[in-house]
Amino acid sequence: MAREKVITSGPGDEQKKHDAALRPKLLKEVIGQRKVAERLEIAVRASKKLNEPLGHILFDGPPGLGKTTFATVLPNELGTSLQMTSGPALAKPADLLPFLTNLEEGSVLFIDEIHRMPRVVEEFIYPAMEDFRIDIVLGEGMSARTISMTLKRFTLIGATTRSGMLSGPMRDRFKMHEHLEFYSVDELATIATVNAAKLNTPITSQASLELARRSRGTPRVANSRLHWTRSFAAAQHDGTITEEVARAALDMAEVDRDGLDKNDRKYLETLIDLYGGGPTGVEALAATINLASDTLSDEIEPYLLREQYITRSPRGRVAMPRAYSALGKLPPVPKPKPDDKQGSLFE
Ligand SMILES: Nc1ncnc2c1ncn2[C@@H]1O[C@H](COP(=O)(O)OP(=O)(O)OP(=O)(O)O)[C@@H](O)[C@H]1O
Ligand SMILES: [Mg+2]
Repeated sequence: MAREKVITSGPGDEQKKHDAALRPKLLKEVIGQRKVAERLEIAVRASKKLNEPLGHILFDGPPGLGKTTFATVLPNELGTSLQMTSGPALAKPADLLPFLTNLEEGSVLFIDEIHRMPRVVEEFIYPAMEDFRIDIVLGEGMSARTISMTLKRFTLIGATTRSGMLSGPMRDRFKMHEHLEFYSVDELATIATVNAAKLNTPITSQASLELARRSRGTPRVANSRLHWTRSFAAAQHDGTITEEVARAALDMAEVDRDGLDKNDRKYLETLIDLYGGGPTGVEALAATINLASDTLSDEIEPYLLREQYITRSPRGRVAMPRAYSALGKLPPVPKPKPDDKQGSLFE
């Protein structure tokens, strides 16, 4: 039986409500990702001036960095409608038909987790992306015939946490590829301040910075830390989020001073204590922690890699000195290996 996918920073039902309430509506409200936003602004302006639909766009990057946000902002900017679906919901070509036939001229079709779309659906969508047409096969065997149907000119927006899993032909059919990066502390602090105002919650600038430092470079994490801190401030204090309140709230949520949460620490502890700091494969780690390996590689590892808690080698994941100090441990003294042809620095 497949192991249940535990989402650490991904959206649950409650989180989805929060996401929707706090999601920027226009490009100018999007904080950070300036280069991406500027390129999109130009593409939108061109599309309006040339009276052509926006070229297909692929967004990739770890969860919670704003892929869905950009996909929902663009139709607002273009003044067109948006339809949303996701790769796993499209089991067969017929599942795409209602979306394709509902298209309006210039409207946006957003396919989330597009890397999980089956190959038959992918092949079905190619002519739709290239020539705004689909080929439908009617009948079977000798009497089968293909009819071609013309579609309204539309924009496909795809989002993926795994652009490497997308086939080459699919990737090539997107005109723009935008990779979303982790956010700086200052950008996350702005997000915390803006969203606290949306939630009618007073927050000090020091508190916003504290939340930002402890949000794994991720707006969705910043939002959920803000929600928790807001509840904590209302229940235990007078409702204002000060730096002290933010610290106490995050300590209580077991988010450490670097922003690592329980799953991050579990990961690092397992890698260090059980596997001697690695190298070890992600499957082995996943089995020991009892999380799906996708959860590890999509949600936990990108931040740990970016912040150099771990590194990837051909033989697996390796703990870096920062991982040891995060857990209050001393890194091992490197020992020369007998088969180490390059010799040791200590010889
Ligand atoms: N650039 C941004 N400025 C302000 N808020 C943002 C930004 N990016 C994301 N957010 C906030 O973070 C939340 C999560 O972002 P979003 O749902 O777009 O992430 P995602 O990349 O689609 O994640 P997933 O891979 O899990 O689908 C949004 O609801 C929004 O409130
Ligand atoms: Mg999303």
